[in-house]
Amino acid sequence: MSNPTEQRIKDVIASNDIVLFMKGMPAAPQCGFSGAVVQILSGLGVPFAGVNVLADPEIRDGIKAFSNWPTIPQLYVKGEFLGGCDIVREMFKAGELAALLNDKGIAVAAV
Ligand SMILES: N[C@@H](CCC(=O)N[C@@H](CS)C(=O)NCC(=O)O)C(=O)O
Ligand code: FES
Repeated sequence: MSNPTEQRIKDVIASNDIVLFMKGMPAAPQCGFSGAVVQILSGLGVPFAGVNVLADPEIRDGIKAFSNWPTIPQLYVKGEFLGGCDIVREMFKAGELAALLNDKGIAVAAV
């Protein structure tokens, strides 16, 4: 895949340390799976860019192909695809998400 949609995906991932491809915006998620990841990131106190795939069908399809992952939400940290809601939840519970963010130089709020 090398097309304008892929380029837009690459640009947003390159321009933001944390990007959440989600349904709705962070202030108003439109699906519980996306909302759960927003809650986790907000709880960790890290800034992130939310990309609303419901507003952009090309990104909704394109991000699935780009990540080779069939569902939304999708979380990227410093260009690395972490996974969807289940993976993020498990990593958070295990303390692995905070550790990964710290490893990548992203300060996490004390919990
Ligand atoms: N188990 C998934 C839950 C997410 C999920 O099932 N997403 C569905 C419903 S929101 C999805 O993206 N379907 C394809 C689509 O709506 O484009 C995860 O860990 O992220
Ligand atoms: S929009 Fe229905 S499960 Fe996400």
